[in-house]
Amino acid sequence: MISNDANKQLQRLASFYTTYVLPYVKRRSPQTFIAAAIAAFFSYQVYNFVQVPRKLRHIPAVPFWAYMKSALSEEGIDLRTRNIILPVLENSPNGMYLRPNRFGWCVGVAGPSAMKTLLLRKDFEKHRGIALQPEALFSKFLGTQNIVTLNGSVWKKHRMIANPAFHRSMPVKLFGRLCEKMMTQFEKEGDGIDSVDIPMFLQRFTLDVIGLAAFGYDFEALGDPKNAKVDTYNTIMDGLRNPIYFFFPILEKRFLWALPKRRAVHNRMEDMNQIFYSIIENKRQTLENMKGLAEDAEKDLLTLMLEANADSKEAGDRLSDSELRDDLAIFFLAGHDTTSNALSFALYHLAANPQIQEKARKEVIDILGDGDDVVYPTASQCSDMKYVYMVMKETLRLEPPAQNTTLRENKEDFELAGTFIPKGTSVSADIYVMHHNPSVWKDPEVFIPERFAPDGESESKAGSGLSWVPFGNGARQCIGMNFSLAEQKVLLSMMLRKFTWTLADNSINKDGIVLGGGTGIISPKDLHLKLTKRF
Ligand code: HEM
Repeated sequence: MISNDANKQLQRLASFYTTYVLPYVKRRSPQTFIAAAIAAFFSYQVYNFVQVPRKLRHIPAVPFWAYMKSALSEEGIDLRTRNIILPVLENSPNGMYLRPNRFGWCVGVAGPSAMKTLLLRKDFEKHRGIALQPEALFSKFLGTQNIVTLNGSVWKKHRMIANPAFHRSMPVKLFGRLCEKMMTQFEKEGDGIDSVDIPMFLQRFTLDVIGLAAFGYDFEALGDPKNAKVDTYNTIMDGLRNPIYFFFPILEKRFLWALPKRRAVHNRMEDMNQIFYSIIENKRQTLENMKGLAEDAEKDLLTLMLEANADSKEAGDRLSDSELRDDLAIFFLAGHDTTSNALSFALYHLAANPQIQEKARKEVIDILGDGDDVVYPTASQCSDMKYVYMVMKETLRLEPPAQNTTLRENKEDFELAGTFIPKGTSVSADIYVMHHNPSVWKDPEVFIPERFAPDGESESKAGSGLSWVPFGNGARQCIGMNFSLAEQKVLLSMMLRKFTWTLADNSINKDGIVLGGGTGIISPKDLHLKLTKRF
């Protein structure tokens, strides 16, 4: 049975075809007939895509066309949330709603209690999406055997091998060295420190960090941003951000032959794979030559993973080269854009709130001392930066770089915070939406680091579920969280010690941060800052 509404639409579609399309194509050539058949096929696909499945109609849904128009345009998730999603959430007592996704309609979770159940219980597994769409650029880049999308014992194997690498002391010296390099670069490029293109520099900084700290591989993005390695990487990243292919993977599956620009991006995957496999091979060689000579603290993540791999007693517990390659791709994707955007947003909020910037600077100077020398903070000094950490947490609340987690799927019918979720539904933890949900956070649009002080608003919510999840939570929580937090603390403290800053003259962000479009990762649009040296 289909609903009256859906039935009417179906009848209208059928009558349009019999009245207009069929008589027309009967008078035309076979090519016209084929074109009409393709059009009919697509109309049917669109029809199926637009309709909310009957089994999900008890959950409030966003209006399809308004949502898609926003998602496919340059509009940021802030406008989509405010204008389209939050009005729907007003009719949802537990913060759950429906929105379109590349696999059809999915349940978005934006309430603390449902979030806790979704992320902590084992009833929801990662969606098999990536394995279902091997032709997509996304799947070609990440591979189908990576730590983020796998489930069960195979995921455990990946996590066991990667865990030791992420649970040792963080390479803060390397973060400091690259931050110093970035700060000297400000003066050499563009308009100097009067108008610094912050996201562009931070992208280069975090790419060099992830390359060197994770794999001992130097992209040289800070020194030479136009080199071939950076170009290959950036071409693929730009391709991954295109929302058209995100929502319509069928274009890559069936029509890549007719899309020369997209095909050219796909072809660059060969260069990217060459980079990945040469990283693994070189690392193996170096390990062989250095046997036992390197100190643990000096080792990068890949070295530690290769060692853990070699130490695994059972062959079945080890990762193959192609599994290692897929994890490498994830570390790049998950560890580069996310941290660079988190830092851009933190610098923006400090520019927009000079008193908070001053308070954070005072804390840093109390810990690191003051002067025109360059100081790299140690790990223990980083842990003393309580207020800077509150600034970072509030930034991650307002602009969590990952808008949502990867999709989950329930293997059996399930009741999530009182809402029935039929077996096989796609479910997403909608981090951004929950962090801006006024029934979860008071004055959610206002930047207030004190929310994260002891006894602050955040602590008072502990009993009601999970209301702050920029890194996810539970067994699948971000493995790189501490790595990223240390990287952020080093950069923010070094910037605070060396400069004061405001928004650049004529900034488009004077009335609030403007977000870029696209799906997945949240980024700022055209963020330039005016820096002033303190000495
Ligand atoms: C501000 C920075 C970062 C943010 C906001 C972030 C966010 C997230 C989120 C939300 C998840 C959970 C995904 C899910 O449940 O589906 C996740 C998982 C993951 N992240 Fe991050 N991440 C960041 C930095 C990093 C870094 C630096 C790395 C590695 C170098 C990394 C590697 C991973 C990996 C491997 C997973 C999958 C873990 C698993 O499933 O076992 N992330 N991240």
